[in-house]
Amino acid sequence: MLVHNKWRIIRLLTLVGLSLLLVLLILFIVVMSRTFTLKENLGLQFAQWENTTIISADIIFPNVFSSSLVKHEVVGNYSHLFTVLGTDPELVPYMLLAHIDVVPANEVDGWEAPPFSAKELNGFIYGRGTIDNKQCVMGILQAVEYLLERGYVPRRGFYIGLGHDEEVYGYNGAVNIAKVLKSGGVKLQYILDEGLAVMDGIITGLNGPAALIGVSEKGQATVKLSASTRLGHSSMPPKENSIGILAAAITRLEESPMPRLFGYGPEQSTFEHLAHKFQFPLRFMMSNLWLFNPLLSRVMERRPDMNAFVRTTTAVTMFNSGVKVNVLPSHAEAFVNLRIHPAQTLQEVLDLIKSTISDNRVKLELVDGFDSLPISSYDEQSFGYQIIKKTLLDMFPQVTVAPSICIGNTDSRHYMDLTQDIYRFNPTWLRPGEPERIHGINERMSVQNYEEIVLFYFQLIQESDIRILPPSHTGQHEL
Ligand SMILES: CC/C=C\C/C=C\C/C=C\C/C=C\C/C=C\C/C=C\CCC(=O)N[C@@H](Cc1ccccc1)C(=O)O
Ligand SMILES: [Zn+2]
Ligand SMILES: [Zn+2]
Repeated sequence: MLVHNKWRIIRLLTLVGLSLLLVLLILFIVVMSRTFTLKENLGLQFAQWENTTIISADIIFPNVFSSSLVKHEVVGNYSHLFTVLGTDPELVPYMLLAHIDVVPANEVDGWEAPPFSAKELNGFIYGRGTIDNKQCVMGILQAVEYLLERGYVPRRGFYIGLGHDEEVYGYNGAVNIAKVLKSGGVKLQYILDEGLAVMDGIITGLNGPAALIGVSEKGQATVKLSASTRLGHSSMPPKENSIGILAAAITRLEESPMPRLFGYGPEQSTFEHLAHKFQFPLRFMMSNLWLFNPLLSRVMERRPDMNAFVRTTTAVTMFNSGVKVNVLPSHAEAFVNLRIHPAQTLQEVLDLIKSTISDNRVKLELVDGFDSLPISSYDEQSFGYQIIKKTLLDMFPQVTVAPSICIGNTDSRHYMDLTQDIYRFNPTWLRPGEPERIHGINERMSVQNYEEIVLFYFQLIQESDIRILPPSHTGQHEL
């Protein structure tokens, strides 16, 4: 009996031991498989790092990320807000903006270097975002890094906002950064965001380069057009189907450009500031736009980059329809992106689109839209404008500075409650053929211009420390 019990106990213990071993084995397999997965993931990350050389920002800008003068916050998950303390709390702070996101790029479209390689070719860094808008992201941070490294302590505080979704309207980045500042009761002396640039050889007939500072920006409308017709066999087509109806509507839109409005917005001021740099007879015409507007508009509208200053532009950017070669398309839709001249309102543009299409079968929906932005000050007492102008003239005395209108849209429109003065300008030099690289192929930035951009922000931050502008009679060069 005793022997029998002994064997039962031994059998039971063996069973328990074996079960334990089995559980341990299963645990071991699970842990090891997770470890391998983790290792593989890490391996992948390292491989990506090797290819694209990702280095974290606090390594490149150690002072920015460790200085007691700088507070860094991540906003909306991916955007960045830096608060740089100034020693004089009486001075109203200002803000520098840029964005870290980019539009897509495909090497197969004809890039000379892979669009995400930042490869240097003949003195140019190639890559998507190099002139929209990584040059400003890096330029601003590099300038602050150099200033802190030299022990610089700003008198006037400032903010740096780096949005992550500017190219898709900025609703998570800029909007939330602005909310953070607004909830803290922040008011800003001025904002400098991306925008226009130094035009060198771009404005026909102008002697020397011109730095155009965007004191406003065009409005925008994104309109969805759609048409629906009966689905069916392509062997028995009706006279028209959704594709033809929509295509005809789009043709009407393209063939009826919006009215010429050149001279009825800030462009009047642009040419008043530039007039003395044109040769006769252009100089005379620029100084008398009231008389020569019609003629000048007709010349300017021939070039797409100039046409953008003449009118509300109409661009059909997307068209989708059809599922199979032998099936009649039941639905066609297109997106039209319009950039609204300040002499027109969003509502006027929508009414014009409707009357131009003039077909009730075409449905019109406004996806997003807003009027052109208010005009910021640019007179002799305008702090931000004069600081930007002085910084530019000190660096590039050959440049003529003029107020203008930014033809694209920027994150800065989400900051309108924080300041009256928003300027849209990149210290980027654009020469013939270069505007096409923005959102296009072979976007690039010269190494020399990148150095100038860093220097521009380095100087601008120091210039902004001035308490008040000197009286205007001392002239533009003697702040
Ligand atoms: C009176 C002046 C006469 C002549 C000037 C001649 C030529 C000008 C040539 C080039 C202009 C140079 C630079 C301007 C280019 C781009 C605009 C600047 C910033 C735009 C940034 C941007 O791309 N924003 C997006 C925002 C957006 C995203 C999603 C949907 C809508 C908007 C954009 O505007 O598309
Ligand atoms: Zn941009
Ligand atoms: Zn862009």
